[in-house]
Amino acid sequence: MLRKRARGGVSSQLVYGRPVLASFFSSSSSSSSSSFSSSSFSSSFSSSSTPRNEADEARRTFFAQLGFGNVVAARLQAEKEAIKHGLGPSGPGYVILPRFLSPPSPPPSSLPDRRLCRDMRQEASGLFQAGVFYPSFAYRGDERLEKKNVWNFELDGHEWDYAPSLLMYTREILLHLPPLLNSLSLPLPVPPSRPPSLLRLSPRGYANKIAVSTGGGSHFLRHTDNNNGDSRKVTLVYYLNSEWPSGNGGQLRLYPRSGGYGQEEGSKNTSRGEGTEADGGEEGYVDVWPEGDTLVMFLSEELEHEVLPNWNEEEKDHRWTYTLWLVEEGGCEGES
Ligand SMILES: O=C(O)CCC(=O)C(=O)O
Ligand SMILES: [Fe+2]
Repeated sequence: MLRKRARGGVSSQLVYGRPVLASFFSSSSSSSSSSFSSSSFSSSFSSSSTPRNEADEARRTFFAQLGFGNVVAARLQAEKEAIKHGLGPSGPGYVILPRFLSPPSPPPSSLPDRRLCRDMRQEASGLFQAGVFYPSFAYRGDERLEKKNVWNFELDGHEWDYAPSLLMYTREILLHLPPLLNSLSLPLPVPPSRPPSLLRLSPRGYANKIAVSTGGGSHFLRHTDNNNGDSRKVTLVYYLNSEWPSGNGGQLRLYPRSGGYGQEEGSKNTSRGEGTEADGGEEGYVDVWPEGDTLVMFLSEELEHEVLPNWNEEEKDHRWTYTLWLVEEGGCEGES
């Protein structure tokens, strides 16, 4: 059910940095467990009493033929080593996967490129136009600061009529990524006084946020996503923009842990910096352009990052993201 929120109002659900954790599989309706297999997902489309237009029909056919799930599963499997290095103890704490849901190079110009990403963006922008987004906040201690020109919305997992692609993406990530990360036996940072422990992610719990920045210098100050010991362990920022007009800012700036720069070198949408006085001296960083269909995965507790001010005022150039946070096993309410 779509919850309408007044713009300018305060969300009772997710506010920046303090998400309500959801459980994708258990928080869904009673019919949900069966509707989470791809075949019954497509049949739930056709058996629904809601009238379907051509776009819905085309989307349904597209999912049935192409299989969102296969794309996510195959890509994650192909990137296993890069993920292991990026999030592992000697890696930088992040991994960048451009063209996450698309073939490595763009198709001939007559074919639509980054189609899954564009579907997700369309759904996000439909929700925004429906007025359900709310202003984003940052916290400094207990002080709540409204972020300029940044709006959020949290999916609760029931929005199949409004956001099928976003939910399908969520479902597939949850099906495939926690088991893959758990299989890598990645060590968690623990104080020396505590015994070493490994990253163990829940296959069900997660938090999510659709965010749009509407220009005017909107930005995110340098932070880690989880510095107050909640259960979020891995952040996945997926960019929903199409092209990103350069020169207008909006880069995600990552401050790698010691251990090198990982596999992003040579990637077209990243650039490296040496750091300046203002950035804290000698420190290096990596800038990622928020180009559509790029997935950035990083350790929520460790990886410092910021978003530089962006000035893309035009609606078509607004800065869109869909973020998922994977949580530790047992970290989700109601989970055994
Ligand atoms: O939009 C981005 O690139 C990152 C946003 C971010 O850091 C956050 O939502 O915590
Ligand atoms: Fe963040």
